[in-house]
Amino acid sequence: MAPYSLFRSASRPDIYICAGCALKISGRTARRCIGTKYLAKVADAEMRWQEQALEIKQGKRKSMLTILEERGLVHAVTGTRDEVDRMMTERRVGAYVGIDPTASSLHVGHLLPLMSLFWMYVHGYHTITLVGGATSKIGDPTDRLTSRESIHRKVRTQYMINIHYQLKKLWVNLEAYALKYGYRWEWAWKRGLVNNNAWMNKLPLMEVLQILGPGVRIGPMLAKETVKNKMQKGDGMSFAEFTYPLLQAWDWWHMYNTLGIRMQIGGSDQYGNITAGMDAVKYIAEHHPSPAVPKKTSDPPFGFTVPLLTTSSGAKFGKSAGNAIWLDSELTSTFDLYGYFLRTSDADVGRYLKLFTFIPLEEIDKLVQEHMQSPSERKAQHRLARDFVELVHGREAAINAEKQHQLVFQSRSTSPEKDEEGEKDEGDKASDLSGASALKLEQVNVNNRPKAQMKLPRSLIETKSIGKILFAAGLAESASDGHRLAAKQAVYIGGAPTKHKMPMDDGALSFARIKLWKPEETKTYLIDDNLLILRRGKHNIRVIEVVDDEEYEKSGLEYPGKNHDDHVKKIHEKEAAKTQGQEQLEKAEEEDQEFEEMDSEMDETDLEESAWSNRQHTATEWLDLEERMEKKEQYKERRRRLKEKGLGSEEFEEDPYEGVDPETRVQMLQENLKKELKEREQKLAEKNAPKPKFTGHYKIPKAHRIYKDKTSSGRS
Ligand SMILES: Nc1ncnc2c1ncn2[C@@H]1O[C@H](COP(=O)(O)OP(=O)(O)OP(=O)(O)O)[C@@H](O)[C@H]1O
Ligand SMILES: N[C@@H](Cc1ccc(O)cc1)C(=O)O
Repeated sequence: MAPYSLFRSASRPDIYICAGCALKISGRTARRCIGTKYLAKVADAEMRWQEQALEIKQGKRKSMLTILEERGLVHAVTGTRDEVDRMMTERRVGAYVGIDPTASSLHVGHLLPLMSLFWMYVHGYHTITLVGGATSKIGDPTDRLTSRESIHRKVRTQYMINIHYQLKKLWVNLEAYALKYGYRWEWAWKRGLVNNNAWMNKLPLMEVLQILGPGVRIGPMLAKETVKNKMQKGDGMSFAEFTYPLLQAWDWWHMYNTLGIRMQIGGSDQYGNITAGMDAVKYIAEHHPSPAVPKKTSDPPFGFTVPLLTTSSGAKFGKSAGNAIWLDSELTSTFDLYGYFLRTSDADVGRYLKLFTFIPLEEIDKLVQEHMQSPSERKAQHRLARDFVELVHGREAAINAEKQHQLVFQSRSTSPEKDEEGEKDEGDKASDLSGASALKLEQVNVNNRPKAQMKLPRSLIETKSIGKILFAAGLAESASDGHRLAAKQAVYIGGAPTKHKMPMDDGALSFARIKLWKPEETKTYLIDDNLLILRRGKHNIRVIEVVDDEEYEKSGLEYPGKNHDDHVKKIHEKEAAKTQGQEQLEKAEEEDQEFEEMDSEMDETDLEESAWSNRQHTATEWLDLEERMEKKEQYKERRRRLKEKGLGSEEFEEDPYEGVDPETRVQMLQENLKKELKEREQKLAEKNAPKPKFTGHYKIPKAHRIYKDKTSSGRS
């Protein structure tokens, strides 16, 4: 019972007031109160339960066990059926389902024991889902020939968190889903989520050996099929694996004792563990050394198993079998989950509707009848898929998944396309979507178009081969397999490119066969420039949102072949950098040489001749010089940048005109030249050398010849 907190009275410190019923309680030791309101509610709920039990006994109502049996959820009960029926009818018993977090997600198979628990919850029972944080460290050896591979602690924690939150989500969705079928939450319904780490991690071995140990007989344990098979046909059995059923039994005992959990539900493979647990609980209850624990089990533990969900070949659907359909939308998209149920065979659809939905039996019968009249519509399968996705991922996700499927698989009436290479998906074989492959979609727009189910980077779609894209989309086993499929035209692409190879708009969507085309062809099929639809077979569809490379990188997503692409990209980048660097270096060296030549030409210029040229040079010539200075400036800048990158090596001389604009620089240069000229003239005068007479036949220095060519006036 849930006790209420007490508040100390403001006026009387020795009096406490109950937060639940406002009862005044005196005494310093009082800290909690089971309020009268609460007690009244309990009594009321109990009275209603007894009334209900009477109605069941009188045949006016179906018992819980009958409801579960009618839905096909009971495979085997412990003890006799009637005894279990009576216990479930007379008492609002507590029941639990345990799941070991040995994978990152729940799968469709888990829904079977969980559905039984959900049914019990909406009928007022106390229900617990247990995450086997502790038991997963050992791993249940049931029905296995080889031991489970040990999972790294970090990974196991991740799995545990995922499963915990998935179960939470399931419980929340369940309440909304149940309400749709008229099961409104009542105060007495109770649900809980526990983790056996909570009690196992601090459990002393001595306590288990002392309390449970004497009651466990080795003989029957060794005689168990799982133990015999693993020892004789498998890889042997460790002590830890051998004790697994005892750990599971301890869970039950712990919850029996603390939460009043009398029932355990599991898949049919769990029958042995459940009966071993029952024996253990009974034994401990009767022999527990503590006087606080009841010496007799007036409320004996019991349980039942649900049928195993199997593949058409009879293999259990699950983690170990490697064929799981996950409840995590990252692993199995809502679209694919819907698709999985949509492909349910006609023979199974009625059974699955009973197992996985809350749809009333009469309605299921009607649905199945309607389906039989027009099987191609797959009305029953759509309803099954929709309800399942709604329960697992919520109503909105179910509506979207349904809409996407209707869009993609709408007009099934046109002539069937020959399936490529005669290949069909697993699900295709089971289903009868005959003639469903023309897949013509009309008036798809941004609002009603299928939601993107995966993301791929733009550079991949726009520059890589179609084989690589098919591989990246998970439609081919490798890039070369993708090429092979494209060469055979065995895969499809949504839409058709516009005439001018511009991205198409999303006005209409149909499927075209992919050919072994050039990389740039693929982008012409982009819808609204960011959506690409690829299909292999009837059902293996990929709705790809094309995102910018940067966004893709940031998202941390991966696609098959990405590592290889990244590797190649890095090599290319390195090579490009090298080539670019080399080119720049070579160019710089060339320019370097050119400037050296120019500089030396300039140096060669005799100042005396400059004296003449100073007089003779036209403005145009100076502009030419300005151009050359500018070029030199650019060259120096480039060298500086290269040097920063570690490519250049030589130091530059300090530029006396650093930071000066070209025009001023030219003026300064002119002045300097004039100054130098004057100095030189002075020097010459000092030498008393006779002044050279201008004869008109002066040799034009090399550096100045270029001016001549460029000037109209020339120097003649
Ligand atoms: N395909 C299935 N059909 C019915 N019940 C299932 C199915 N798969 C799992 N269960 C049940 O779900 C509960 C939790 O199973 P758990 O995750 O611990 O193991 P598992 O999925 O069977 O994994 P593994 O395949 O690794 O043994 C068990 O009661 C188990 O019997
Ligand atoms: N042994 C169960 C999981 C489980 C774990 C702990 C329990 O208390 C109950 C069930 C399985 O592997 O399917």
